[in-house]
Amino acid sequence: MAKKGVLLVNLGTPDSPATADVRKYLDEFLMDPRVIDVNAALRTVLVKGIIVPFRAPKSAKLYKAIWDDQTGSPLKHYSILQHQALQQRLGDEYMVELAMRYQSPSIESALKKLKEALVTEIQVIALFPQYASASTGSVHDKVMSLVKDWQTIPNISFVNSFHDNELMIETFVDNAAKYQPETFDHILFSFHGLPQRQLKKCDHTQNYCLKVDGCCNTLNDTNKFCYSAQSHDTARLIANKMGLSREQYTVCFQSRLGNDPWVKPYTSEIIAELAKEGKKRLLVFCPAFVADCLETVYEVTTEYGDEFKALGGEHVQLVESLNDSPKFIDALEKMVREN
Ligand SMILES: C=CC1=C(C)c2cc3[nH]c(cc4nc(cc5[nH]c(cc1n2)c(C)c5CCC(=O)O)C(CCC(=O)O)=C4C)c(C)c3C=C
Ligand SMILES: [Fe+2]
Ligand SMILES: [Fe+2]
Repeated sequence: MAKKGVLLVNLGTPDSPATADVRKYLDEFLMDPRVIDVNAALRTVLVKGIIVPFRAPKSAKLYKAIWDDQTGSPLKHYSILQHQALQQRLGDEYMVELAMRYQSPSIESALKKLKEALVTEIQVIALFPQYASASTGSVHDKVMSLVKDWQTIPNISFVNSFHDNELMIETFVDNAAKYQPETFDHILFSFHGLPQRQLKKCDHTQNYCLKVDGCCNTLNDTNKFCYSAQSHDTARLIANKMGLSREQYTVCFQSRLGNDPWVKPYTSEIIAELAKEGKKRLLVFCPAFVADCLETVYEVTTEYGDEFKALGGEHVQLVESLNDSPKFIDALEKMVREN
């Protein structure tokens, strides 16, 4: 019997932590017009002439620090576990394929397998809880550009975002429980950053985002696709489930690139402020990621941990990502079955 297809797509990671592989990865990633969203000539000069040559050797050192001898990149390792667990849950009725937006396995090769199996439909799940053109949008763009040339195009559906998915929220809360959140001085929800320019582009009114005070603090009909507003919503849902008051947590954004303004407040500035206020122990959630990766394992634990300690703080504790926790696999299974 023909199966239903599911395509899970995460961002991607270098094939190895060698500088040449990191260069290849950064080159493909940053030449994506949805990521560095300037005109093609300027993007080429910036990416190939400046960012990649300088960043690749530095990033390679960071990747070496998080690379596991047996399992390699955490992002890929957990993506593979998520793929296997979801396939097992969904059984023979479904064919689940895993792809990475950049590097391997490619979206092209995963779609080819689904096409050859003559699946009756394809559900595309970009593994980013909050929608951004640079992440989810780019995955959808790539899938559409490949499928448009097929003779027979099956039913295709896209999950735009799942920032408020109840089982996902519960998984983050469960993961935090073992650290006894009440023993920390403050809780951070640190999301991946995004250039402010890209937030404004998503505002179809051009009158709301970053123009109205506290534009992202509530999710409404105008900002329902805004990455920052969805991030605030995810944080609020986790905080409410944990019974936190508004003063006990801060939403912030990490990993800036370049000199343009990115979504604020920046995690590094918040960490410095908290250290100045005498806070000693921070518990950090990274709810923009479904799998631990460079941005969580290295940036939060090592970089922000060192920064905080240098300013008088004592400990930064990362709450691990969703990874292959059974409840997150429940969330994915429910998403597929109820679509
Ligand atoms: C959560 C979704 C992500 C968005 C949105 C996003 C936007 C974005 N990222 C960069 C630049 C870099 N990101 C890097 C790593 C990285 N980014 C995400 C996710 C999102 N990025 C993940 C999951 C990872 C980790 C990958 C891994 O292998 O572990 C990097 C590479 C690392 C480094 O060199 O520091 C860069 C560069 C931009 C410019 C951008 C939006 C415009
Ligand atoms: Fe990124
Ligand atoms: Fe906004």
